[in-house]
Amino acid sequence: MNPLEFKQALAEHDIHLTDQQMKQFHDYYQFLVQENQKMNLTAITAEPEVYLKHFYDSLTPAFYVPEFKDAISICDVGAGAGFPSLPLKIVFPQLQVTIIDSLNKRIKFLNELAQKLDLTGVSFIHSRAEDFGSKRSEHREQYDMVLARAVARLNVLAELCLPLVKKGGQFVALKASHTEEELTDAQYAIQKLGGQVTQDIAFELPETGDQRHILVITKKRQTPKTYPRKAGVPNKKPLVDREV
Ligand SMILES: C[S@@+](CC[C@H](N)C(=O)[O-])C[C@H]1O[C@@H](n2cnc3c(N)ncnc32)[C@H](O)[C@@H]1O
Repeated sequence: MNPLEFKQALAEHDIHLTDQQMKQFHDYYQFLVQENQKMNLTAITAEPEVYLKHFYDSLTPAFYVPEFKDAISICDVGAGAGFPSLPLKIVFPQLQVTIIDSLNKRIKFLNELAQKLDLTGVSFIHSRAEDFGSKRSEHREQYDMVLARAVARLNVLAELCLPLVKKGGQFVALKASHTEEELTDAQYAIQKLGGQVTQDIAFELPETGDQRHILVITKKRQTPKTYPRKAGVPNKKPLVDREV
């Protein structure tokens, strides 16, 4: 998918990019491949692949998750090179975005990238998500929507992300492969953390037909203060891989 095809594909979802937004994606791509030579940011570097598998893929919650249009504050857990939150921020500049990653060099890259692209209203946090959402954290239960793409299995992700979601908000997991087994493994954790799976959206990427899933977990109740556990603390009552 070249940049023009990207623009046309978004128009099919009623998203009409301005020249300035097209330039922001162009500059994003250039800076990503440049910095990727110095640090490990992505295995995908060819321009058409980056536009399809990073940029377009990151925007899919805006196409398929109805609650996305009402979200004001979003948090991206384990953003890596900025996916999915920075493509979303370019397209929806009014979003308040918080990005968390446990690797400082990626946070530094993202900070520089945001300056290059003139993005405002983005906070970059170098932290492990389990500390960021800990029981004394001011960030707990603060976000309309928490997103994560390619970070961990769903049972682990639920424990990292659900404490950050406001009651009534959503945790959105972007997954490549089939999620039925993952979902079964994660049901106990999701329920314990105050969530409920409200949508399991399956679709294919254009051109390649690659399978994608978006799981939407709505926060129905507050997460108990006991979650998430501190990193490294042995699980007395594991949520992970526990039978439902
Ligand atoms: C495979 S990369 C995926 C990056 C990006 N979301 C994407 O889709 O391309 C996973 C990222 O999650 C970060 N990460 C892993 N565990 C984390 C945790 N517990 N808290 C915060 N970041 C974490 C890693 O540093 C890495 O940048």
